[in-house]
Amino acid sequence: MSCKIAPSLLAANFGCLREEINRVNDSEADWLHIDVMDGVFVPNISFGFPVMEYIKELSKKPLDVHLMITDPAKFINEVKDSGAYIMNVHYEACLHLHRTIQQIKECGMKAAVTLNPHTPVILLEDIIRDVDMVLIMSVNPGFGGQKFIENSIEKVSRLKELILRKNSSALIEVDGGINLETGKKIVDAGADVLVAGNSVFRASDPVEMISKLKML
Ligand SMILES: O=C(CO)[C@H](O)[C@H](O)COP(=O)(O)O
Ligand SMILES: [Fe+2]
Repeated sequence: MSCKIAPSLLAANFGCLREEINRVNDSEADWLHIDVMDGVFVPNISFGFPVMEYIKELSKKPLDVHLMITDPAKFINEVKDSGAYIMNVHYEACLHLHRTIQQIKECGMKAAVTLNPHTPVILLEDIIRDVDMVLIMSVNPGFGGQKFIENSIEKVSRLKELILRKNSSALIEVDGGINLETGKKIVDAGADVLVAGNSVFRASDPVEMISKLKML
């Protein structure tokens, strides 16, 4: 079974967002990955809900929304209204993660928890059956185009073991520095979904690159 691919719009040319989204629409991509940053949780600001409303109108792919913001629980309704299919909240940004996950699901979205590179997988032991997906950051969040952190491979293997041991149906998504080489290693370790920004949008043929990543 091939993995799912979620191109990250952060690496797109924002001057021609419609064309960039249409490229993804015409591809074998499964989801469109949307990075929201607040300049507090991460040292960068991307875009917010008005831009997401526009993306929602244009995208034919379900939106995989990665919130790099403090206290994401405050914005569950806004994220839902902006068209999210799945809402990813950072473990490090949630004081009451269990409650937040329940609220996301009650709102009708899939719920995912995201781990920074320094956050160990074992901290998910008591929530792994409640989440639809775990997003492993394979770079420090905040910027596209960074180098893949090799330790993420072992981390994905440990997460896969935890999921099997706990009888969880959570998917494993990996985000940051994914290309054909790092993507292959991470899929072999157990990843189900690959986020790819620069390797897709800076490729000479983004649609072809998505197909190649999907075949890993
Ligand atoms: O969450 C992110 C950054 O914080 C992005 O999704 C990620 O960096 C994707 O970009 P690239 O594939 O170019 O590394
Ligand atoms: Fe992301």
